[in-house]
Amino acid sequence: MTQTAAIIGGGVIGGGWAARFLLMGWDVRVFDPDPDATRKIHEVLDNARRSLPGISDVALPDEGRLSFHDTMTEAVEGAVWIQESVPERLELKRRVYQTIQEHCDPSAVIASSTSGFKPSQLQGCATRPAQILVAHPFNPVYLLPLVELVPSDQTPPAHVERSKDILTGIGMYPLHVRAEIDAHIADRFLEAVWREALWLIKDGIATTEEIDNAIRYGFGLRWAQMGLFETYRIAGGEAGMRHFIEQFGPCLEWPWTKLMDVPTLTDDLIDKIAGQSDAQSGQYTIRQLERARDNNLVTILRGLKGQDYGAGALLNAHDARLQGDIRLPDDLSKPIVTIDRVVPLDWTDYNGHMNEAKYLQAFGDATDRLMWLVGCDADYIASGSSFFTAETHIRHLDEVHAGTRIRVETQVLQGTGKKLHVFHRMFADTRELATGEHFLLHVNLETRKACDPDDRVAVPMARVAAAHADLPRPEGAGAAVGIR
Ligand SMILES: NC(=O)C1=CN([C@@H]2O[C@H](COP(=O)(O)OP(=O)(O)OC[C@H]3O[C@@H](n4cnc5c(N)ncnc54)[C@H](O)[C@@H]3O)[C@@H](O)[C@H]2O)C=CC1
Ligand SMILES: C[N+](C)(C)CC(=O)CC(=O)[O-]
Repeated sequence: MTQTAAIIGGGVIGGGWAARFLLMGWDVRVFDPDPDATRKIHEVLDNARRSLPGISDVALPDEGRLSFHDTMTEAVEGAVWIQESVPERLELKRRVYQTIQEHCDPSAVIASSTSGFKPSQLQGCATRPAQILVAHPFNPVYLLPLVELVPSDQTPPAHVERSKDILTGIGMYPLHVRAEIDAHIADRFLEAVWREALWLIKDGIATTEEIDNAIRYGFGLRWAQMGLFETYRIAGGEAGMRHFIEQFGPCLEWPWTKLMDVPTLTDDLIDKIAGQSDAQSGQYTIRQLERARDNNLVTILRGLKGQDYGAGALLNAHDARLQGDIRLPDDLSKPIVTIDRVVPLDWTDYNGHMNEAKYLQAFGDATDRLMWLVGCDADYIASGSSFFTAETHIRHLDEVHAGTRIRVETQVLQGTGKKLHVFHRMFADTRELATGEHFLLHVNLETRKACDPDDRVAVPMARVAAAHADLPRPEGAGAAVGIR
């Protein structure tokens, strides 16, 4: 059954939560008194629809239903997850929980997006304090997996575990912060970096752009994939972390930081920062900057998926959960669906549509899936045999854009002995986009020579080929390149 999330406060962060829940198949109810909230949420949703589904290599669940409500009461009734993202004012948040708890299900999770308050502060005058915890996300919530999950000592462990399960289910990484502190874990770092940056600007050492360059051309790239400690372990050379500390430990005593000394945000300093920021990025609208950010994040995250590392490994695990068991369908009287996914942002090119190289990637992925289905899986390959592609012919029939859901249907034209001849047809709904015809040879991975597969592959491959032999030969099969 579809579950319901209530989003209380639909600004930058509430909008991001609404988009993530919705695109992961939840129904979403929003309450926000701002008359502009509906427009703003739809704009965040547009960004999310264009970026999030393509991160996944499998289709996401069908989008849930989005509704806007005039009262908090109506929004929270029956909701399983209630995410509060109202402005960062303690008395406002506490008032909001009082109204929520009058009307919500006592078993619902009430989670706050607060950047800095501790859960025990939020629980202050609540009717059922144990129900409230912190789930602090990162902007854009629909793309970044991290959510700091902070319970207080009043929060039952079962409530924490259930919250973790729900957040994992919507593709997030719940980082359980075991002891509550102001600003949790990540905002402590951000605050430290922010303070140093303010000093560098105030003292005229660097501009906003130079500071951003110092991050994005260097350590920001390292942090995105290995974080701080794994990075510094490597920086210690073969002797690792101990040598790193030996070498750089003394800096702690040197004047390398002004952290404890906070610069006052005077009008002059604010003008200086805002002026430099305008000079750096004022030629772009916030929506343009959001899109650039999302394109970059999608590209980085998809790269990390390829390495199965850090956030990429998390996304792969989420895909595997969405995918479920991979097995041959019982009904082999029609072509097999080998790909069902959305075209990611980084698959498009200067012509504004899917680049030709990515058709081969999609068809290659479809072939990999077929190989897997007929028994040529990781274990089989590890045992010393696989398939190599010997010939490929792709026909482009219609264009397709980022964000479109595509499906590849695969017909086996021949599957006997060492020969596997497949014909893939790519569709967007009923529109045929491309075909890919591929001839593969089964090989011994030691000799690198063609050989017959053993029964683990030979039997299922022959079964599919026999069933597909009754299908009409697809239009375009065996075609050569020609001008119509
Ligand atoms: N902006 C950021 O980068 C991040 C913010 N947060 C946290 O998320 C929370 C919200 O921050 P933003 O989304 O940035 O603020 P925002 O100002 O963009 O949105 C707040 C929304 O709450 C609405 N609101 C005000 N009173 C309300 C009420 N009584 N009931 C329902 N809605 C109400 C406002 O109309 C507004 O749309 C804060 O606790 C903040 O610390 C967390 C992570 C990052
Ligand atoms: C600036 N901030 C404290 C609101 C930042 C966050 O809370 C997290 C983020 O998205 O950077």
